[in-house]
Amino acid sequence: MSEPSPVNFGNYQNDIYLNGLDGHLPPFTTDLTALGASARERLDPGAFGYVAGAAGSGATHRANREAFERHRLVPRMLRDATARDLRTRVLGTDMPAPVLLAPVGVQSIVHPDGELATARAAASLGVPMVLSTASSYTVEQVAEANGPDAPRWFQLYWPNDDDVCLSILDRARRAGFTTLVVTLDTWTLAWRPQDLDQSYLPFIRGVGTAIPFSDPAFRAGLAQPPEEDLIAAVLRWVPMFTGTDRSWERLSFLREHWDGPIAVKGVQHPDDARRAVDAGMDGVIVSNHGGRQVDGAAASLDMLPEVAEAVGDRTEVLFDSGVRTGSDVLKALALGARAVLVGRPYAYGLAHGGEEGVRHVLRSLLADLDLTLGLSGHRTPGELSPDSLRHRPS
Ligand SMILES: Cc1cc2nc3c(=O)[nH]c(=O)nc-3n(C[C@H](O)[C@H](O)[C@H](O)COP(=O)(O)O)c2cc1C
Ligand SMILES: O=C(O)C(=O)c1ccccc1
Repeated sequence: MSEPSPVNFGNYQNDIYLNGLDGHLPPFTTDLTALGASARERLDPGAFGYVAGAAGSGATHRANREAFERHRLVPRMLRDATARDLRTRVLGTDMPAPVLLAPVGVQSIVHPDGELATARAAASLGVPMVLSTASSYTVEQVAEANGPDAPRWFQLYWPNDDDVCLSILDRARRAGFTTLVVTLDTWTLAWRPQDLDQSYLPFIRGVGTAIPFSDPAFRAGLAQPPEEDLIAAVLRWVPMFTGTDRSWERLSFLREHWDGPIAVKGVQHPDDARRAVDAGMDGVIVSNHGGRQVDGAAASLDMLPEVAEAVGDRTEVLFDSGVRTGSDVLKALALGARAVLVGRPYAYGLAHGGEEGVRHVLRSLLADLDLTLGLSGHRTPGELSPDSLRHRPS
């Protein structure tokens, strides 16, 4: 069989200019740093605050962007970078570019099609989605929308009831989710003023609980099914997934019961990355949850080089928190990430236009990435290194 050829993501630029000849503009802005402002006008304040919000004073949320601003690319010239190949293999998954959709819970609060729309948009471009445990739709529904050939990973909020945990993992595996992403940094929700000030917490109303509420093992532990006693079901689920007794040793349970690759998400310190490798994890995702958990935590990008240095030759290092543009992706790759995940930008795309909105955001990001890679003098993501960057003079 011949190798599939690389996708020319930069063509989206041509498409937009050519459509302009017929009087058609892009569905909404191509500036992904401006999406939050326009999403604010489309969403009700509770939903907007939930997506845009951060922990505490927002210091870490701002630091994530500031770290990207501080690093600058140093383009190289005359290197024949006209034909690029962005294809990347991460944790056994072939992807057309080093970009995945980060797990974002309760997507139905921004658009009724929620994760189904995201799954369709992701599949149309071959970009892997990471489905959150806090999905508005079940793993089976999302898998169907995503289709038989699309790559998909499952993010686990680790239930502290082992039967429920195993049942959810089994369903995810059967539904074709190949890689497990275990989120470590959100064993309880942080102090989030935007949500607190509006008393806005979707899953307390049973939104974003489709996976546990449809789960036979979870339902078996309820006196009444969730459809009859929502409050009791919520009160059982919330403490179950904000488990309290986790330790590195217990990762062996997941290692034993998941036969595909596992990555831990929310690693910041290089010693934690080492522990993850020692626990048999195949990947670490350097992330501060988009500044939504520890206010005052280091910018995720600033921790990436240390983590890559500590474990980059023993495990695959991925990155998220603050990625908005093609050049941001390049900076994270240069500092040691194999691929990046994006969160809020596609959630805003979903708010703007469902499946089409997510597709527009992804095509914009990938076109920008492709063009900026080439204009910086590179043909493949693997060519980037710390030497591709300089610190902005202060
Ligand atoms: C609205 C929202 C919901 C999120 N839900 C989850 C979740 O269910 N599971 C998880 O591991 N991370 C969750 N995250 C964190 C993202 O996976 C990711 O780490 C973060 O959004 C990356 O930062 P960015 O938004 O700056 O790209 C969520 C983020 C947002 C904005
Ligand atoms: O809001 C979040 O950041 C998040 O991770 C989450 C946690 C639980 C349910 C939904 C989303």
